[in-house]
Amino acid sequence: MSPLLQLRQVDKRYGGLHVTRQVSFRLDAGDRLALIGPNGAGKTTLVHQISGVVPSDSGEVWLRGENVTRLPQARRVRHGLARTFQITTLAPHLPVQRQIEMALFEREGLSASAWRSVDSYPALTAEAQELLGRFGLRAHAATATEDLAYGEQRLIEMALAMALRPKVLLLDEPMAGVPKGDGARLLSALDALPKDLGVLIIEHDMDLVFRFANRIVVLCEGAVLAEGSPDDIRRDPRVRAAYLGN
Ligand SMILES: Nc1ncnc2c1ncn2[C@@H]1O[C@H](COP(=O)(O)OP(=O)(O)OP(=O)(O)O)[C@@H](O)[C@H]1O
Repeated sequence: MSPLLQLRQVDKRYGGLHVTRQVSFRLDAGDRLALIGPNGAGKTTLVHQISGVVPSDSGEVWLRGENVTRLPQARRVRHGLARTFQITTLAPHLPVQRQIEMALFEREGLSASAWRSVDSYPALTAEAQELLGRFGLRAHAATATEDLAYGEQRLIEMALAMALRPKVLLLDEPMAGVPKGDGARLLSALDALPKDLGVLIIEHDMDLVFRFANRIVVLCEGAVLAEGSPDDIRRDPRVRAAYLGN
């Protein structure tokens, strides 16, 4: 079976800076793949290359058997790829449920003007409420996003990505800036993601990485330093020297 996502020798330079170097790996249905590495290793750039925010200089990105290397972001989303962003990009004044409904409208190709009569699409309203429930946000349906705690805003980002019904979900540092006390809710949301979804996560919180991932790719100076199971990676002397420490 073809992988859900496959990178083949993907490369990116910014001027003289070689940011990602011949990166190859695959992601299959049900995978929980963590991309880890020191600051500036190229992790976010690589996720941008996968999602189409940044074009690759060379190499290929394949999504569910199709070469999407030259396709724009929106086409990749339609092909089953969704992502959350490291920086919260939510419309702050909108009530939470409206945000989700907006994402559902976009997925269904409904126009912005139709959105004014959002209440005449009961199936989408019901789906939005189901998503809110799944992420433990139902009590906040009518709350403006800006009034929620940061950890809850990260949950909305995840719900928005899942509203697109992706096959592959890219999570860019879901724990960044989340106070320790709110971490448990995010962890259980991660655990509750559909089992057959392929998840690629960038995360600096190693407790989360080693608890969540079934495979880990270590990026160092733009290149893959190591790839393997969490146990392989924990024991790998090169990874310990470059990133994990002793
Ligand atoms: N648009 C850009 N123009 C020039 N250089 C860039 C650009 N984006 C990233 N870089 C550089 O590329 C390198 C890799 O950055 P990137 O953000 O991908 O690393 P990262 O592994 O995600 O780091 P962190 O863990 O700190 O988020 C860095 O040296 C960064 O300064």
